[in-house]
Amino acid sequence: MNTLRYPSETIAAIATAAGRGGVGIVRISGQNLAEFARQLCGSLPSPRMAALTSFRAADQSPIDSGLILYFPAPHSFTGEDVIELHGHGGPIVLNLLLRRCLDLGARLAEPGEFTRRAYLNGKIDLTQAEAVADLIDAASAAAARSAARSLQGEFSREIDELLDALTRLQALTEATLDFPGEEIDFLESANAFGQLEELQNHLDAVFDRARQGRLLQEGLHVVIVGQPNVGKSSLLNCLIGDELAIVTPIAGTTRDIVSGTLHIEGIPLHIIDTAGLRDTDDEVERIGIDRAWREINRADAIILLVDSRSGVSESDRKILARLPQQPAHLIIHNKIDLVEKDDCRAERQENGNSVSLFLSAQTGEGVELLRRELLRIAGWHPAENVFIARERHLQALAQTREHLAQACSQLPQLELFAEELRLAQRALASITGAFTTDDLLGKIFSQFCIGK
Ligand SMILES: Nc1nc2c(c(=O)[nH]1)N(C=O)[C@@H](CNc1ccc(C(=O)N[C@@H](CCC(=O)O)C(=O)O)cc1)CN2
Ligand SMILES: Nc1nc2c(ncn2[C@@H]2O[C@H](COP(=O)(O)OP(=O)(O)OP(=O)(O)O)[C@@H](O)[C@H]2O)c(=O)[nH]1
Ligand SMILES: [Mg+2]
Repeated sequence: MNTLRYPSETIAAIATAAGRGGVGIVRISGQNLAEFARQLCGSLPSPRMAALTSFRAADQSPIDSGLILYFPAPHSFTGEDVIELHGHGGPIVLNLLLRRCLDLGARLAEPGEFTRRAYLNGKIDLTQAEAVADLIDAASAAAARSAARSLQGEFSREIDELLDALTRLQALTEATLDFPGEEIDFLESANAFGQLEELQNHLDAVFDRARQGRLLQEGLHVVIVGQPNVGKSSLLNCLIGDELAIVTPIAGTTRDIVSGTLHIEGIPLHIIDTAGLRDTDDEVERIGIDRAWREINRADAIILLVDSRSGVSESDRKILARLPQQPAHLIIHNKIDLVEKDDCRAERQENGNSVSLFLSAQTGEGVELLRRELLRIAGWHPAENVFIARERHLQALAQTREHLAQACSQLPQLELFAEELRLAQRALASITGAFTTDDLLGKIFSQFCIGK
């Protein structure tokens, strides 16, 4: 891995977004590019110097006049020879340019293939490749900033530092294994335990930053459940600020799942409205209720909505009893505009795994508190140094943490201690790309857009 893999097929794709734009780019990476340039416009320009030229069809008729850029290997995005054709940004003209490249022998690039080659040629590591996709997909400025931080290698550097520390500890352990009988003294004199503790603290800090990054990228799935007519759809509409779901005084209005996304401090909150939960003979409504339970079981947070006029009723308790223990529950008392001010318009209440809040989806009173509460549940704390991360990274960090904890508990059995350190190292290294399977690479790069 991470060695230049020549010869590789020449690939081409439109690198700019579909549709009309001022300028559009066709990118070619691979070999034999001098011949491509000769056929397309006469000759290769000087390396990394934009040259104005005329792109020509096979019969020499002009396709477009534009700029050509040549990046000789290995100093290019992919690490291979790269040519960029900067034409006018119309879909027909760009497709003509692309077709011409394919006729000259290039193959259409698969989604993510340019970035995949950059990774395979050691230009970027796996977290940086993922950051490229995350930067393009970023739904908020905060997410874009943290993806840019990962792209510039900040996340990778932290992982590499952790790997260095882990390797030092491993070396120490291996050396100690050569002195049977004196293990503990040896480890103590080298402060192995201190090193391990420091490593664990550093890992925790990285985990926290990565968790914030995953939140920024993937957001929080919040499902609203409750009996019919308590105002679930009204709450969704109120949070999103749009009439997404149908609201009527008729119980059983919502059948299908309705969802929308709002951003708070850059965090995407995916709010999911569901069919009111009740026993019903109506086939359609029953299917809707099944869907509601499916959403409940994969949510990051659950809002149980109740009518403040009745409070948490017997039927609500039945729903509560069926909810999974994790994730956190919010019990929201809606329609406070319909009750006397001092009656049950209480403050936020906390009770074990659940928090109660009081609001009106109709007037909006109390909804700001709910937004804050959702951020709190998400575990978001505004920080400047977040780097983008994915579930995959968090799992690997969690595994590393687990193996380090195991390592501690194995002492003084040094062989077992060493084995746990090796497993920790493996988990950690999978983040930036050592020890990755082709399956994983396929999965990561296939999620890119074409031309990237
Ligand atoms: N026209 C154009 N704009 C683009 C890209 C591109 O491929 N083409 N990029 C595509 O994502 C991004 C920029 N990323 C790039 C990353 C590396 C290299 C590159 O040539 N690297 C060489 C030389 C480095 C240097 O000059 O310092 C290298 O790494 O060796 C180019 C673009 C965004 N803008
Ligand atoms: N006064 C008042 N009425 C509300 C409030 N929230 C919702 N309503 C009304 O309650 C009725 C039911 O609202 P919906 O949002 O459709 O309730 P739902 O929980 O989605 O109902 P189903 O989809 O049938 O399960 C509508 O007439 C809403 O206008 C509120 O905060 N105050
Ligand atoms: Mg509804």
